[in-house]
Amino acid sequence: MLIIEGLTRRFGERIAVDDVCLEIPRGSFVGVIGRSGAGKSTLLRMVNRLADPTAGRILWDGRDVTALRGRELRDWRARCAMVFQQFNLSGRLDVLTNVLVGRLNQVPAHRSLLRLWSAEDRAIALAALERFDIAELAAQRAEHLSGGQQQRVAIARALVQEPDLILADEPIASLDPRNTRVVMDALARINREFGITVLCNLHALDIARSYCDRLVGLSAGRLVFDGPPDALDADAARQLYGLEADEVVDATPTVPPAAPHVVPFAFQA
Ligand SMILES: Nc1ncnc2c1ncn2[C@@H]1O[C@H](COP(=O)(O)OP(=O)(O)OP(=O)(O)O)[C@@H](O)[C@H]1O
Repeated sequence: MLIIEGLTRRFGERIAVDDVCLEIPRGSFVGVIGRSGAGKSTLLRMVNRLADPTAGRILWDGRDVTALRGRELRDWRARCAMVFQQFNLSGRLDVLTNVLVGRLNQVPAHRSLLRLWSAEDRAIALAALERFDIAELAAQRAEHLSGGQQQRVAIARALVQEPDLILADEPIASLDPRNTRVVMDALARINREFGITVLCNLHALDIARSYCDRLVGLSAGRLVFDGPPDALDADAARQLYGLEADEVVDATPTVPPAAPHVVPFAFQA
C-alpha cells in the first residue's frame, strides 16, 4: 500500500503540490490527471524521491520513504521504476543493453560496473522484449526505433527492474494514436499480470478513463478528484480542466477495465 500524507512541494512562492493525501492499494492502476502545471509530474517525482517534499510523508507498506537516505534510498528508487515521455534510452546502445540497464540493481556492483551480464540476465531481458513483441529488435540501436517501439523498450527495462511501482510520466505524450494504445496496453499488462502498482500521468482523459481503475485529479496542486473513471462527471471535469473541459471530456470509455490476474515474476521464455 502506498500512503501519501499531506504531501506538499513549494518552489519559492509557488505551490506545485498542495497537501495531497492518497491511499493506493497494491495492484492499482491510477491515472493522475489535470491541466498542464497542475502538479502531476512533481507528485510522481516525489514518490521516487527525484524531488523532495517540502512537507508531508510517503509510506510504502508502512515504511516512511521520505526519510530514506544513501543505500536505502537507492533501493527504494530501484523499486519505483520510472517511464518518461521521452523514453530516456541510450540511443547509441542496442535495445537489449538498454533493457539490461534495468537489472543493474539486481547484480553485484563489480559486474554492473563492467556490464558483465549473466546468461540469466540476458534471458530475462530478452523475455521482457518478447512479452512486448519487440525481441527481434534486440540487436538494433535504440535510436533507430520508432517512438512506440522505444517506449516499449523503456517499459521492458522497467519490468526487468522487478519494481513494486511503476511511475509513468506522460508515457504517451509523444506518440500517435496507434502507438498510444500499444504502450498503454503494455502498462496494463504489467499491472494485471504482475500486480505491479502503476501511477500514470496522463493528459488524454479518454485514455485515462479507458485504462485506469482510479483517477486522481489535481488542480493547482490540490487534489480535487479521487474516484473511479465513471464518477468523473462534467462538473468534476470542469473543476479540473476549466474552460478546456469540453475538449477533454469523452464520456464513453473505450476499453472495459479487466480484472487483475496476479502471477509472480517469471521472465524466462
Ligand atoms: N524545478 C522547478 N522549479 C520551479 N517551478 C517548478 C519546478 N518544477 C515544477 N515547477 C512548477 O510547479 C508547478 C507544477 O509543475 P508540474 O510539472 O508538476 O505540473 P504538471 O501537471 O506535471 O504539468 P505538465 O502536464 O505540463 O507536465 C508548475 O507551476 C511548474 O511551473
